[in-house]
Amino acid sequence: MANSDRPSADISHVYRGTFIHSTQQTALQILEDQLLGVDTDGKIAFIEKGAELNRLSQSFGFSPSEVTQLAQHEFFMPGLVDTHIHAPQYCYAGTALDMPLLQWLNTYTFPVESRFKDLEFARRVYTQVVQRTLRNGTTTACYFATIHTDASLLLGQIANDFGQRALVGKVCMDRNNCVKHYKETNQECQEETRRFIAELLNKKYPLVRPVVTPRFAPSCTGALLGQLGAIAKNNNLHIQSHISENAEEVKLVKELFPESESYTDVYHKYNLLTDKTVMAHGCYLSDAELTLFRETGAALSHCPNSNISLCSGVLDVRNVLKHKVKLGLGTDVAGGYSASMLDAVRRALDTSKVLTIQDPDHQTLTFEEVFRLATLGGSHALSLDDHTGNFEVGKDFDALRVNVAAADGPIDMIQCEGPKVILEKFLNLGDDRNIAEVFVAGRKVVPFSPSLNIASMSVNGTGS
Ligand SMILES: O=c1[nH]c(=O)c2nc[nH]c2[nH]1
Ligand SMILES: [Zn+2]
Repeated sequence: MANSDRPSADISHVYRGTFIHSTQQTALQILEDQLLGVDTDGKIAFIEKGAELNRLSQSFGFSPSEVTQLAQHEFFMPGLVDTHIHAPQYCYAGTALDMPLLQWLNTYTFPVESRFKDLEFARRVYTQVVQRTLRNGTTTACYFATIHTDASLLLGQIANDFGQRALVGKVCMDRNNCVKHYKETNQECQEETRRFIAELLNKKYPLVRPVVTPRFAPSCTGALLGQLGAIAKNNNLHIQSHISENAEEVKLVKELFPESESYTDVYHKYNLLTDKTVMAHGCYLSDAELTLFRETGAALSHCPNSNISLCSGVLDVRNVLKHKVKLGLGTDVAGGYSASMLDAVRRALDTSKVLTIQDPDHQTLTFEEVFRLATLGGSHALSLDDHTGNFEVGKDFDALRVNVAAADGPIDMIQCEGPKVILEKFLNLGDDRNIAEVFVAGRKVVPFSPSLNIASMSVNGTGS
């Protein structure tokens, strides 16, 4: 690139075809016959009309013959952002959905999570959950691990190896009256959280970051919540937890923290509500609590499969949006039984329709709005929207190459359809067979690279 008139970016790939994404102004923007260039740092260098090919090829120094042309039933969309998923719980996903939250935690979750002290077991489960989510188009995942520091570090390493963008949290809990061996002392929690953060940052993985993770208020003493708030503040880190998921839990928090005005106030008091906080659920938040979310810049993760599967509650997303609280979608594996964000999209639409059945004046979410929640909304909720979430120039190229007419796929294309119909069909009917390729920061991460030696990493040796 000797020509001084040229932009500085070196282009590694150029794609031509339909691009569908969201912007702040519009839930669905369909860009047909566009050229998108990815630079050698994996960032979007340009996205412009196909008719500009000659000018762009000269100005960015690529040959028109190198452009990858999408087929008729293909389009690119931004990668899906799972704002809340428990990686260890993937091993029992699809089972154990017969109890409400607090009993479910004591009966299934804590005994299973305590097994992640065993690093070989952790490696098998974590490899599978990263593979499964990537194949289903999750380019960014905000993970809870377990209380075990080394296994949590291993999750970060596996996400990095496979090229997934991830926030990874070592779970903190110094209170557990039911499964007494699955907790730490307050001092262990602090020391191990500091070690986790230092060791993960020290790895310098480009796309993997630590997130401070108090499990939820009932599992933590006030002292621990305060210490974690301080650790997050001093290191400018993300924070994740759960809030107001189930009525019995809300009542328990009132009993455990009688001095606080509300569940939200508990976290606020301990400096855990910041513009880098994401809280799962929020089904029972009052308008005053939503206002506090808005004022602090904290976000919510809507996990509709989990809310229904554990009979927890129903989040009124329309009301959350009215309060201008940042909002993304989460699978919440394994309270949610599916690791696919496409399922989260469908359950979010179903949940909104249930609210409309109960109250015909309720304004049902549109598929365009839910598409935005699953992509740009999620990146905003995780405060990663400067890097990912849509196809703006300067952001990383995190994308799915979708083929709605994939051979042996789940969608029959009866007639030629426009891109909006094709997207709607994919969101409602599609699965991983329609996701031909997945890119994170410009790197093709699906299909998996043979150099990852996937068969040896997985439980059953099949790599899937
Ligand atoms: O859905 C949930 N899954 C969990 O693991 C959990 N822990 C506290 N609260 C929780 N809710
Ligand atoms: Zn959860």
